[in-house]
Amino acid sequence: MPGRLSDAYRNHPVHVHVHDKHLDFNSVQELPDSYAWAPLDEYPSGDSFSAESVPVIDLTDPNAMKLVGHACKTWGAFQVTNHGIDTSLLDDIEWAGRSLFSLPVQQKLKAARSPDGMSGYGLARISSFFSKLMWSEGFTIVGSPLEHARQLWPNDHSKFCDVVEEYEKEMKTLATRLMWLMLGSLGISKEDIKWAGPKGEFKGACAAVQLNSYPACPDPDRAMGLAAHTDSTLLTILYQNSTSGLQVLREGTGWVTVPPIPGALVINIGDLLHILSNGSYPSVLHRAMVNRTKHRLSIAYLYGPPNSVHISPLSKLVDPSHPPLYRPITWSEYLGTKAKHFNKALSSVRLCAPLNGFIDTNDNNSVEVG
Ligand SMILES: C=C1C[C@]23C[C@@]1(O)CC[C@H]2[C@@]12CCC[C@@](C)(C(=O)O1)[C@H]2[C@@H]3C(=O)O
Ligand SMILES: O=C(O)CCC(=O)C(=O)O
Ligand SMILES: [Fe+2]
Repeated sequence: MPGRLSDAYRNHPVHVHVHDKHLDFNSVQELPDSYAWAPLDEYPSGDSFSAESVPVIDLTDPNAMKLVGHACKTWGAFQVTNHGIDTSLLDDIEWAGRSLFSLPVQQKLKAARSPDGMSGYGLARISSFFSKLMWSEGFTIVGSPLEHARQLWPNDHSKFCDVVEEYEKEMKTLATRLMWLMLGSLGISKEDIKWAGPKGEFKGACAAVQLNSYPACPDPDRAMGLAAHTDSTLLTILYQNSTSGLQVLREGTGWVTVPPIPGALVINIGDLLHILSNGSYPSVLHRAMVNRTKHRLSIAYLYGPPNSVHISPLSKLVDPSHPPLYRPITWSEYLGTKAKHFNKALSSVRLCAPLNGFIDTNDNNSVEVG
């Protein structure tokens, strides 16, 4: 019997002492030292001298599959328009995020994520790898939001729950469509992936919704919203409000900002699709910066395989000149590995040494744990 996805952290609890460390961001006039990161110069900011930006793909374009494949290979990320998600649902999920984060800290802490749990309110899981704190707060939802929503709003949680459930349903449909665009452009079809099911609907796929809040920050150049990481997913669908902050790392260029486009969604490749594609698609390193005057909100839909499935390089993508680069692993097992090794998790499941170097970040400000 495969365990539940939410059991992933049972052996890797994260002890960020949320009660001691949690800050009422709105009451702070000056950046506390515990939030002041060393100069962030490990990669240059590509923004000032690069005309390059993450591709924007209209999903109704007859060439969409080819464009998606090219974006996945070269960037590991892209934005989509005409994706079929109503603007009103995006407004509603933004409303849900705002309602939650504008609650008093003590109220939010009633739904705090437990050290070995997956869902609830708290600091980013990856906080434990850094000596400095991130200027953000998050709320993770896996499946039904009811239990935590009741703790936050004992008598008034039904609209929040309805919106989140509708969002999960619509995102699941979009994620399935994106999976086939991404896989199709590698020459993979339904017959090549047993766990996709006869209709290719990826029945039993697991997902988490992550609401991220980045309050306005008195010293944004020294603060970090969410430190550089790759997602452990197959793919992630990100909605960002009108305040920019998301950056992706482009080899040879540096950090490139992904500008918010009204109604568009950002898609990025996660570690498990990198494994499935036998290294063809890079899982992109990304981070979130903060703003001096504007509050930023983002909602990530983190999409992965069913619990029982071992992800390994697709056999169609393996031959004598392309040996399998990774050993099989379930999502839950991989989340445990990530909780232990963070940005070294992918190399820890790798079978062959990379040919020409591999971005393996262990930046300044990070600490070794485990
Ligand atoms: C399913 C998951 C992926 C995630 C950890 C989580 O259990 C739920 C939140 C996800 C998130 C969002 C912010 C960045 C990230 C690295 C983190 O700390 O929590 C990702 C995790 C991931 O993709 O590894
Ligand atoms: O807020 C953002 O733009 C990035 C969020 C993110 O990377 C995540 O939730 O995994
Ligand atoms: Fe992410």
